[in-house]
Amino acid sequence: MIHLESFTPVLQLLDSGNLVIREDGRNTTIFWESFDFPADTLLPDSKLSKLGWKLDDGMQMFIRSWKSIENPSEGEYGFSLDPPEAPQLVLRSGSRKLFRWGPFDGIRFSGSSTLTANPLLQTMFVYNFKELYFKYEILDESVLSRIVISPMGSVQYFTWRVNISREWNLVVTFNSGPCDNYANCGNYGICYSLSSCKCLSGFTPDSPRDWGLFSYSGGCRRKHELSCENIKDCVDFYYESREKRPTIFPIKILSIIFSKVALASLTAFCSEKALQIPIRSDPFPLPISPPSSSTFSCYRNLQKMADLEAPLVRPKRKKVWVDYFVQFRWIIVIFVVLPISFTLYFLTYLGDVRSEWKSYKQRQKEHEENVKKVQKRLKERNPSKDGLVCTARKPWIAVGMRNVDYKRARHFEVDLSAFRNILEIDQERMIAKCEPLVNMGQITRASVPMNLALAVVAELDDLTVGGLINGYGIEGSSHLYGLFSDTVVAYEIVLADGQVVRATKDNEYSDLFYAIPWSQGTLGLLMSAEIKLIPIKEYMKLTYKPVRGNVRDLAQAYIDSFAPDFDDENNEKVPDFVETMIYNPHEGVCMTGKYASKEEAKMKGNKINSVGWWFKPWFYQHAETALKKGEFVEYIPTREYYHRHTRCLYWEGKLILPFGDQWWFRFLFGWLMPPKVSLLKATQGEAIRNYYHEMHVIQDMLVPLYKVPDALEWVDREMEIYPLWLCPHRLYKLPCKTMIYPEEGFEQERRQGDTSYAQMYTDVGVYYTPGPVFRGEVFDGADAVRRLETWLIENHGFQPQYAVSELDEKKFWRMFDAGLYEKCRNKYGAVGTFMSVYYKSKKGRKTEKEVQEAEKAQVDTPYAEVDQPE
Ligand SMILES: NC(=O)C1=CN([C@@H]2O[C@H](COP(=O)(O)OP(=O)(O)OC[C@H]3O[C@@H](n4cnc5c(N)ncnc54)[C@H](OP(=O)(O)O)[C@@H]3O)[C@@H](O)[C@H]2O)C=CC1
Ligand SMILES: C=C(/C=C/[C@@H](C)[C@H]1CC[C@H]2C3=CC=C4C[C@@H](O)CC[C@]4(C)[C@H]3CC[C@]12C)C(C)C
Repeated sequence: MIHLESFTPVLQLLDSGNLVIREDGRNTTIFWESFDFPADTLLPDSKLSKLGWKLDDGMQMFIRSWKSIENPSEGEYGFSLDPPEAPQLVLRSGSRKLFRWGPFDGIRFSGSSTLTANPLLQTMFVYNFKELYFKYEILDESVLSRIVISPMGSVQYFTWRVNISREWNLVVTFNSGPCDNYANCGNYGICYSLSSCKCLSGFTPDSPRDWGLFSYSGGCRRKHELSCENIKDCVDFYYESREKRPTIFPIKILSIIFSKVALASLTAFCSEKALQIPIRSDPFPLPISPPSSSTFSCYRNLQKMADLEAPLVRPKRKKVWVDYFVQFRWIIVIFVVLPISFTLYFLTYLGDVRSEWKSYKQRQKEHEENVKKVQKRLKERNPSKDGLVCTARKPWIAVGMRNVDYKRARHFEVDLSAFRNILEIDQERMIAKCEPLVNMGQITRASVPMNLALAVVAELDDLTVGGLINGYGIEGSSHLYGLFSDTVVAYEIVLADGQVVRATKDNEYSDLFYAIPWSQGTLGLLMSAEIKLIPIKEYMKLTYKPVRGNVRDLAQAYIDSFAPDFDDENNEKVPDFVETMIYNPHEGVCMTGKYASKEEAKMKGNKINSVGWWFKPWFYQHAETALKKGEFVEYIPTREYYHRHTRCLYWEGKLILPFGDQWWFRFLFGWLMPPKVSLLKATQGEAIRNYYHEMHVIQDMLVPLYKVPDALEWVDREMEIYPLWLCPHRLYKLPCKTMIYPEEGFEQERRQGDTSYAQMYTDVGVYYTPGPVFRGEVFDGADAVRRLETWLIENHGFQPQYAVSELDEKKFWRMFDAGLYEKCRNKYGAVGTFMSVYYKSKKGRKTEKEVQEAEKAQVDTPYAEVDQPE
């Protein structure tokens, strides 16, 4: 209390610039200070200006705009932190709320893409018993900064770079996004963009009609009323950094944060390790930076609890003997698979060397003789007695996951095992002519020393040219060149009647040329392919960039890492190679590569990393280190880079050999790696095979680039599989509609990554044990795959057919277009000779009866019955 009779006020300008009123003669109590009234500017030093509340007297500290640029008296707009129980930054005109950033959820201001931490700017929310305020800090001392509210109501962030600009530069205007508009999506609505709101999970639009008319302000209501018996029911938490949290947020997150009682209940139901959110009752500053992944998993659980439709906890599953078999499979792998693998790799290598010793002429001569044998073999077939035709390659030798039951039922085999030579590397035409069993390891061994490579080199050494063309092939360069089959300029095919034809995009067989990819060898037998070569350099300069946020942020970071704006082809920033690995729902590493010469790589200060050496860490784990050490760049010998995922089969190797990544194993036995996929398949038996179908997922989702955020969300919700592999690929608009094709009218949308002639897609590689299986819960793999396939159909996505499919025939032909394929099957006599592509993809042992039905169906052209997409 001030005793006025003894109080002599003094107005003093302190060295700090603070104008204060204090008692004369004493230096202690300050009764008024100008820093509490920061006019229109918020400075990074919170001693100078604050946005928030003094808790003892309820005083609010805010900034207010000037009347006009020349007139510093109080203007129309105020920028403040509102109110202490649900702090969000609000811009007001008079008493009307115009924009908001928040609410603050204990971690950051939800929904703000600008008000988030970055390496230079750290935004913070400070709470102690005296004050509650927002502050920001600049971590680089050479940068001065200020946040200003302009007379027109823009909240602007300026910097002054001491040694560079010497003037104030406007860096960002915070109230630029439509989601910042106050109550844009109403209660319980999440804002994505001006024209897109979503309800929180567990909620539904209050007026579907209004929402249908893009008027979202009515918000959402609960689908089911909650009983607030326990905290689980009361807590609806939806943590998304880019999405704007609802205006009325259904929990008092702050009361939870600040209430020890609630905290105790919350802690009890979040598993011990999941809940380490910065909830403390003592005074603490909460940095607005990405929380740990364990925090998020707690949040995610909370969010799931809100969704009453989804069962929160799946029932536990009892372990059965096959679980132990899978767990201890490494014993067979170490003592049987690895030694035989190594021997086989060595023998294959000798075979390749032998092939290389032969001249191209000799190889071509042998090729022609072998083609004649194939023609003869086809002519030997008695259609009324023999089964339908497929290659004699044993199902377990092929890399794919599908059951290949058609090779276990009656069929007519054609042996193509002699077709394993590179017939020519034509440096003038920049074409490699390869037989179908040439594999990726073999082709890179031959071409890379010439500074040449196939435009798309699939990563696993054992993948074959024939399989990648007739099936599906992709690599980190596919954002430039498309899929493996898109890089082929000519096919040599033996048709059903034994005729050999050369199909190119502009000869009489152009329809066949376009129909071959994805046809799984059901139009004819591929004898050779002429494939595009590109010039390369000795090293790949690879940048590893860690990214953080929610799955949508990660997806956007991936998109931004490589995708130029529509048709911006000369964009220097487009890398030669692109790949992103998502390690958990909140962290990923985006990798971009550029070819580099050996001179560049060996320049002083550059780091060369030969990732191919047997003792080196597995590539996916090496990339993950970027999450700890931050962005880094290194040079990898190009061939080693191409095959970076071979040694650990992406990350599948971790399950097969759990200690294979330990340093002692790598040094002692790493040279025996990788186990050959074919030998793993040969030794897995029916039980492990079924286990992989039921308790594991190996699937690729090919989705339009702009749908990657949705796809990641879907996988996270339905499967909880990590790491995920993201690899972009062009999907060309061809002169005719092939089995897979871009979305109609995509060019008009002018989306990031698209061009007028190709839509950018992404392979979301989903390989690993799903979260529920790790937790010992029930998981229905077949059902999950069925839902994945349905999701793909609904989102114009595609599923490569090397994987297990649960689609029925009708749905199969909804995913893929049958038009050209059907036409070619009839035109080139494949019907009744080759199996149908659906028949090959379908799981389930084929009985003789099924085979006969399938043969009959060949004649009846099954896709004719396919109904139109709904
Ligand atoms: N990075 C990537 O792109 C990766 C791709 N994969 C997948 O692996 C598969 C490739 O495995 P791979 O073992 O090489 O191939 P496969 O032996 O599995 O062959 C795949 C399909 O192509 C057909 N085919 C192969 N050669 C010929 C030919 N000469 N003439 C006609 N048809 C032929 C096969 O027919 P048939 O059944 O009659 O033998 C089969 O339907 C790809 O389809 C791909 O989806 C896997 C990992 C990575
Ligand atoms: C499609 C891509 C990559 C896919 C790989 C991750 C998988 C391709 C084939 C997969 C496997 C085949 C057979 C197996 C035997 C089983 O007993 C264990 C699992 C596995 C080794 C399995 C592992 C994953 C694959 C190698 C591209 C596009 C990235």
